[in-house]
Amino acid sequence: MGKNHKDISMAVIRRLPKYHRYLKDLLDKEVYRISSKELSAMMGFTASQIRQDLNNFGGFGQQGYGYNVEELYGEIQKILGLMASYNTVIVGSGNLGQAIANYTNFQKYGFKLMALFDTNPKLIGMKIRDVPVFDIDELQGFIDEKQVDIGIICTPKEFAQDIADKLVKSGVSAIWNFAPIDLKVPEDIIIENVHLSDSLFILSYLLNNQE
Ligand SMILES: NC(=O)c1ccc[n+]([C@@H]2O[C@H](COP(=O)([O-])OP(=O)(O)OC[C@H]3O[C@@H](n4cnc5c(N)ncnc54)[C@H](O)[C@@H]3O)[C@@H](O)[C@H]2O)c1
Repeated sequence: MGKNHKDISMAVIRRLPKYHRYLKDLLDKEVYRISSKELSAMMGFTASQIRQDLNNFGGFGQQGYGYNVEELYGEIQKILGLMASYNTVIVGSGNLGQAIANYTNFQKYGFKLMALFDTNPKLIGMKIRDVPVFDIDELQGFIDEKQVDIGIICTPKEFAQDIADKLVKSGVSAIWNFAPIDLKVPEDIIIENVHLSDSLFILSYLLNNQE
């Protein structure tokens, strides 16, 4: 038996999307069984790390057999909450907001984009992949009516805290924030920041500090 999900460390959880991705690739290639050594060679984690990580999720590994890819993939999907479905909205319908709206893969994992919002009259009334762009003034009523779970912030950083406050007040449970600012939200609101420039600057550091 695996651990209670609440007892699994965040460090392990942060590695799960990578397992999920590799296991999905294996299933697509019709590979149904894999050893921790083979997974290790593919993923760049040590075999012992993989065994430790996956031991959190019950008896999917068997001595001499390896892992049942399908079962493990299913369990990781469950733990990541990817069996559920979520209503989402994007606030800020510029370059990034539209790029996210146009990326159809999120929908496959249950993230349904219900609407985009903006202040720019040129964007309001448009549709991005059949999803309407509404005036920001309609945000609260819309979230309330459609039971939106996740707000995605793609506005310039100056407006991001105000948008976060509005999203929280309207009743979203989680915020996916792309603005380069650390937002303050109540403790019961889940927030995940994607600071693309942080990642780019690490790349720059590594580029400039090569052996
Ligand atoms: N585009 C990228 O690749 C990228 C990369 C890293 C970070 N970001 C961050 O993502 C955010 C969006 O970037 P972008 O390139 O899409 O900018 P953008 O200027 O193309 O789009 C921002 C949109 O937000 C709208 N907006 C402004 N104030 C608003 C408000 N109060 N309510 C609703 N909408 C409002 C604007 O009208 C505009 O359409 C920025 O914070 C940026 O720093 C973007």
